Amino acid sequence: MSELIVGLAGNPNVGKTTVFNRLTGMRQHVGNWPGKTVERAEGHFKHGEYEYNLIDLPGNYALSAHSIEEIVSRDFIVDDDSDVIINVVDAANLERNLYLTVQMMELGANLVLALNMNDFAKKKKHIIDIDLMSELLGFPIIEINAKTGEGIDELLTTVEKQAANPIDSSVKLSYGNEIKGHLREIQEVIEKDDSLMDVPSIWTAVKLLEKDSIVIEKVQKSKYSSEIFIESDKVSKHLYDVFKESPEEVVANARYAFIDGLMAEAVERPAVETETISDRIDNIVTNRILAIPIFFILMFLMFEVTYTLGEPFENLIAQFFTILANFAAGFISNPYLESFICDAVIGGVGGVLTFLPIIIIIFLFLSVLEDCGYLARAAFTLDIIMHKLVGLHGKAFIPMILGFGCGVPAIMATRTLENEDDRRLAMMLVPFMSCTARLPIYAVFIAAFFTEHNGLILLSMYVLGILVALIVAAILKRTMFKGLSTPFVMELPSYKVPSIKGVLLHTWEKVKGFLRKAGTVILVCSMVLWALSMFPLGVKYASAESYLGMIGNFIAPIFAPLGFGTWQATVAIISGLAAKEVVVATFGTISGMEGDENTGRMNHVLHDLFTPLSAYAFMAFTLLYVPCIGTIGAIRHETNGYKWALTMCAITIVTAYIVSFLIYNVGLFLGFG
Ligand SMILES: Nc1nc2c(ncn2[C@@H]2O[C@H](COP(=O)(O)OP(=O)(O)OP(=O)(O)O)[C@@H](O)[C@H]2O)c(=O)[nH]1
Ligand SMILES: [Mg+2]
Repeated sequence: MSELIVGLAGNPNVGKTTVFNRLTGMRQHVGNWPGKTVERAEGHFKHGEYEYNLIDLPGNYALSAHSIEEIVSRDFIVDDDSDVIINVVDAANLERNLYLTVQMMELGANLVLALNMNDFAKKKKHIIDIDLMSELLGFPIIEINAKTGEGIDELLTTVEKQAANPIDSSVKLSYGNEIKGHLREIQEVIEKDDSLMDVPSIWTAVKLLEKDSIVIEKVQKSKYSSEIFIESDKVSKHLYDVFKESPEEVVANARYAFIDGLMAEAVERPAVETETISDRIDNIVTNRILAIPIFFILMFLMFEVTYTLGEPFENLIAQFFTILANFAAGFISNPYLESFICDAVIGGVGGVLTFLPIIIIIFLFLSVLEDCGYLARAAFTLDIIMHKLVGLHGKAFIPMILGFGCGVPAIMATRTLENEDDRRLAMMLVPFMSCTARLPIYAVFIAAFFTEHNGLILLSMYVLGILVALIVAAILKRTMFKGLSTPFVMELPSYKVPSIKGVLLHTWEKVKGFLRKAGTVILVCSMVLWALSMFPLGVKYASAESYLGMIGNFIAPIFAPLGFGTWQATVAIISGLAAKEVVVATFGTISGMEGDENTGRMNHVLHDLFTPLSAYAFMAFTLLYVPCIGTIGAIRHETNGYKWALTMCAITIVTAYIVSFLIYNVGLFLGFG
């Protein structure tokens, strides 16, 4: 068996990961918005006599040195010994997609083009002459449908042929005589140095004109460096004199000219583009006036439906745990063991698991919204109003909206932001978005205090998170991150009917994560909390005299101005640092399970500790304060250090304190106490 190393490259949201998952049987994240894959994923499979090592690369529009993902992709093409690069292309947006193809040709990549999304191209009445185009480009083009698997087998056979006879795809590139001649002048000096010839000289020449920092650094090491720089400076100056444009623009225009020529030869398009259903829906959904109300109505409906559907199941699970606790209590004679099983395990972990149904339903909703393409529009919608106000890029909202699911992938998704400052700013904001781990907290408090307006109160938490994030962004943008954002036009993916399998898979992955947490972090925390509530020996379980009570009482005065200066609330907040669900597990452990029905018992305890107003302030605090360890770790990892992780912790704590203080005190003033 021979081994083949194959990379999947292309623009964002063209179906690369769909192809990858189909071939490898893996379950990398597929979704309908640009920029899902931020790290390369690797998978293995066999086809015929070949053993494939397939690498799913992040989506790119270009191969510049501006953003991490672009560097990841081009390093792969340059450094790794890949045999073939499959360039997945959206047939309905061929022109834009080919811009990347052309840059891979500059790199001389051994390419096979996989023409995907043909269903959309057909709807737009684009007719592509595949044979002609393949001849013009100099490498094979295969029509595929990543979703159904059509053409995939042919794609693989072609890849195998191409691996046996690799080509230098830079050969067929032509940038017009003027530019070609000048590039040639630079190329000749470059070609003197063998150490620079691991990539085609045209790539190095073009990148020098584009002032690519990484290529410049590499050339500096060459013994011909001064000669090369003199030549490229000379050409840059000359191009400017001739075209009155910067060399970067000249190069970009040359690429587009090549693509235009290609399109004119090989693609037939209607004179007036037909308006697709997607366009028609967008006219309404992203309409200046309607967009925001539609966004909130959709969110509100989502929460209402979640509650209505989830509640009966929630009660069932709660009853199950009560029966289980009573059953266990009847069996176990040792009072300590009984308390451990009933209070720590069933009270703590069971208390959190009760909310599994609403978590599943919310995840289902989010997955559908994501896969159909609405989530990307929601980001766009918020962009319309906030760009000027906050000075933050529309693209930054995608990670933020992802934060509704979980902070960790949301932090990873900030990689799509080109400007480092924008990226760090987005990382500071993601923790304010209400992730699903906060849901059990809201659920418990809403059940205890706000049953009449459950959907509305829940919506208000999400909106509070967004509002606070925007205000904090506006402040940070004027103090810490003064740099200008790079302008960027956000492109919208076309609407797609989400596949049931995809949605179920997404939901299951997330639910699995939640269950895993219940069995690990939440269980361990519940056990520690139980032990601290039990000892020193002889005190009443979970009383102020227990160790837990003593620790809580020591810190509680800090929270008194926010309306919840009790030791129980304090301990819940501290233990919530491990995972936000643990806040609920804490109340569960403290209130125990014996006797009363689960939620009833917890309600009782909560009513002793909170008023509706202080409960709301507490919910706001748990929404906004330091996110879980996982998110802090993700920021540390993404920024290579503790500085930004700690900055984020400081920002979130201060913000949470101020906001909760305002809610409680303004509330008191208005007579809500
Ligand atoms: N209609 C249609 N949809 C497709 C086709 N191929 C993929 N999709 C859908 O397109 C969306 C994007 O697919 P992904 O595989 O995540 O795209 P990607 O290229 O990996 O995107 P990034 O990771 O963001 O770069 C998903 O909703 C897929 O289900 C196709 O041929 N036709
Ligand atoms: Mg992908």
